[in-house]
Amino acid sequence: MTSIAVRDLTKDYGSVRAVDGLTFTVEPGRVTGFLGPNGAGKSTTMRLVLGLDRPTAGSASVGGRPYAALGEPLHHVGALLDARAAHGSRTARAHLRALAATHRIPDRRVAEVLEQTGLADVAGRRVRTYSLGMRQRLGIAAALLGDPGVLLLDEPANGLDPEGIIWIRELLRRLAREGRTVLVSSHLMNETASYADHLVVLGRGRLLADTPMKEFLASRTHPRVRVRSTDGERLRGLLHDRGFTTQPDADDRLIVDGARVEDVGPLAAGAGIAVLELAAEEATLEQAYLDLTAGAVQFTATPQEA
Ligand SMILES: Nc1ncnc2c1ncn2[C@@H]1O[C@H](COP(=O)(O)OP(=O)(O)OP(=O)(O)O)[C@@H](O)[C@H]1O
Repeated sequence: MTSIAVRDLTKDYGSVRAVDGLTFTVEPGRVTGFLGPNGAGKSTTMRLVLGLDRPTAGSASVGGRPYAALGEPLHHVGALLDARAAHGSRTARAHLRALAATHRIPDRRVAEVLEQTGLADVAGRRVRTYSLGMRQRLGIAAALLGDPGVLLLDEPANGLDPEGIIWIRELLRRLAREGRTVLVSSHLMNETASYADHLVVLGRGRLLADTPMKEFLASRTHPRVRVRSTDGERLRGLLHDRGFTTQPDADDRLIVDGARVEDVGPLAAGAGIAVLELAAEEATLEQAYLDLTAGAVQFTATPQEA
């Protein structure tokens, strides 16, 4: 199957180094989440892979060939970069038919992707009357049109309603299950956690991580448990004696840092304290991501005095 290979890729815009010596491979059969702070170089990398910009140095290829060398590229690579790209005065159906005609794709396929993206009922409307979420769906329809083995989607959930967010999550997972190569950039950490198997993280144009999601979470977060008992004060003292730090939450529970449920349950039982609730706190992608990118954030808001 087809993978995306980025090798020593660098892109300068004047004095701005948008991408800085990047090397990574996006493998088929899984969804790769493409993360990084604003301005980290994600869109630039995607544009370089798609041959929309020329690298200053290095290379990007799809299935071992540069994008420009792929005959009828829509059959190989589907991309959503900017949902505003469609011509506003055309209907969605006409837009997709025009794209399809360049690749000898039958109108039947246009009808299929309109159905698949939930646009069938509004396909006769001019694109300029579309909402952001509808345009986004149209961009995804265009990406799927040629039934490509590789998909690059820049923030596909942008503007989608809750039903649309569930739909895109399931679509991405299915595309990966079918053996396709799926690279998806996003700033939505909960969303990315729900579909990505693998992560590539950029900061200031450089590669910060290229790792399976599970390993990323395990290496960047530490265990925490939440416990509610009949004698919170005494349990707290016992936990402190064992070297754990605790903080109370708003509902009379203790949050115990660095502890597993196996540390807390037996300790409470041994002291005769009844445990009313005991649960491991799930490590979140947001925590792990913020921890990794803390030094690579370029644009930080300054809190204003009220
Ligand atoms: N056409 C261009 N001309 C000049 N500078 C550019 C151009 N495109 C991107 N840049 C700069 O390159 C850097 C990387 O931008 P890019 O859009 O790739 O980041 P990103 O990770 O996609 O960010 P975001 O999450 O905000 O979409 C930024 O500093 C940006 O200002």
